[in-house]
Amino acid sequence: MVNEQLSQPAINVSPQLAREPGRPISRNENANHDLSVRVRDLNLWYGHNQALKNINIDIYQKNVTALIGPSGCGKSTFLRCLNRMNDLIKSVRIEGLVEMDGRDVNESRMDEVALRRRVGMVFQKPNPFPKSIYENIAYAPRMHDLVSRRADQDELVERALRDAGLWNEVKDKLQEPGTSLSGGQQQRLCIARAIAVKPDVILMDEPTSALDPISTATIEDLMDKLKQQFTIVTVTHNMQQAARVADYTAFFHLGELIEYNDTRMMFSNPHTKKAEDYITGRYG
Ligand SMILES: Nc1ncnc2c1ncn2[C@@H]1O[C@H](COP(=O)(O)OP(=O)(O)OP(=O)(O)O)[C@@H](O)[C@H]1O
Repeated sequence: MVNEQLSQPAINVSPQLAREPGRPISRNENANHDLSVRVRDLNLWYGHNQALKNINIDIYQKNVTALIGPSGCGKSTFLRCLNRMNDLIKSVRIEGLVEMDGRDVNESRMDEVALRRRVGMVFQKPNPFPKSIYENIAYAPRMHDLVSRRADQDELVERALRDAGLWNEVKDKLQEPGTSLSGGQQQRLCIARAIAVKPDVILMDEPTSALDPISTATIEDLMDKLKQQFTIVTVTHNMQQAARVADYTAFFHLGELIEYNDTRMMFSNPHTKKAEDYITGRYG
């Protein structure tokens, strides 16, 4: 069950933690607190428009971290800082630190292709390649030299599709186009494609907003399973979804990170008026 953790009481509210930049106000002592991504004093401009203002956040391994906040507050921009997708936008200027494994992802020697292998991404609209179901999974691992023998490749495809909860639905039609699947299946295919290269982090930008409630529930259950292997950072406009799937929740407003907290605390006892107003639907 995805919301099992919400019924567990072990929360440590530490005034000291609250004062340390980047740390959540409250920590769930049952959660893993090994660092995955450390962000310090991150600022981003699109031309003259500053979209991210002095962001500090520690993202923990093998947890789900949800980014919430009103439209235009910088959630997707922040997500794209983690795999340098903003580099593709000409007007962007970035200052500050985004550190993984002790290395700044923005340093010029960082290989972007290798970074994007380590940090996979799933988008709002499922976007399978115009290839077979099998090739959607096998292509990237081959490109990254993760598999050479055909048997290894078959095994990897099966593993990724099983982990994405799709194997039983597609095992008899692996050579059919990925685009022939339903929307929810296509999104799980995209998740299988992302995990096939064994990333550390999976970024999800509103992964269920184009899906029906049943497909949404399937993806939420999947996120809960996948966090045993991967760190997940997800953008969502759906408060119930954040409450169901996320261990930690970060509330953004007008480019600032206003509150970062254990999800149960964020939804039961937000520390800032802005987060409370947003969560209770008073604006946003
Ligand atoms: N490619 C871009 N070029 C210029 N400005 C951009 C670009 N992408 C986003 N912005 C601006 O940056 C700010 C943050 O946008 P962003 O898409 O990150 O917000 P968001 O919180 O993800 O919004 P939404 O919930 O509506 O998706 C907005 O003012 C937006 O107009």
